[in-house]
Amino acid sequence: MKDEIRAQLQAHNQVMTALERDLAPAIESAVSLLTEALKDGRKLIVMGNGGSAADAQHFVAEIVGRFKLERRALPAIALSTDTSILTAIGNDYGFEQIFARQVEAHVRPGDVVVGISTSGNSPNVQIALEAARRLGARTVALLGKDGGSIKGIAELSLIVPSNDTPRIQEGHITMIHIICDLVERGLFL
Ligand SMILES: O=C(CO)[C@@H](O)[C@H](O)[C@H](O)[C@H](O)COP(=O)(O)O
Ligand SMILES: [Zn+2]
Repeated sequence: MKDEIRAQLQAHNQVMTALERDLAPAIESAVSLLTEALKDGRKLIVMGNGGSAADAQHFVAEIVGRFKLERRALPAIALSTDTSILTAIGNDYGFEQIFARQVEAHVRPGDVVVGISTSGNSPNVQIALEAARRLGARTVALLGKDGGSIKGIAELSLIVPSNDTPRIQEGHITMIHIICDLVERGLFL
């Protein structure tokens, strides 16, 4: 069992090394995009399924609450938190519409919409990013594997180079923490 544990930790470290080698420019673009939008009074909207729903909520909590600095609250919404909305839209329009309908409700031009999907193939995230673009939002996708069908839909795609969903999620939350840190420092230091 120890060998398996070590193998998984090594796989995690390989993902971190690949992020350091290849993803810094894309992370910097995401930081600039979000910093400028929040400076202009726009908001952040984040969505994903399963573990990525948790990541979406984690991201939004850092922005609305705080990351490390004492500063004013910033506007951000996770689309996975309201069970009444999720069950009503899912029941009446279908699971694929659960995020797109909320995007339609909340997104204004210049807002930043982030979709998180390890496969890059979740239809509800894809349809919502397409709706966000139509509404004039800036769109970012946190993806894995080959980027799936969502790659190319968002204006900026950050693809974790792994085929293993948990390792991809670990890459996503690492990038989210870096983005929160640099956005906060960019706005308030
Ligand atoms: O957390 C995990 C696996 O680590 C799961 O809950 C996982 O997020 C779910 O299977 C999701 O439905 C996968 O969706 P996606 O990342 O491919 O968009
Ligand atoms: Zn998980």
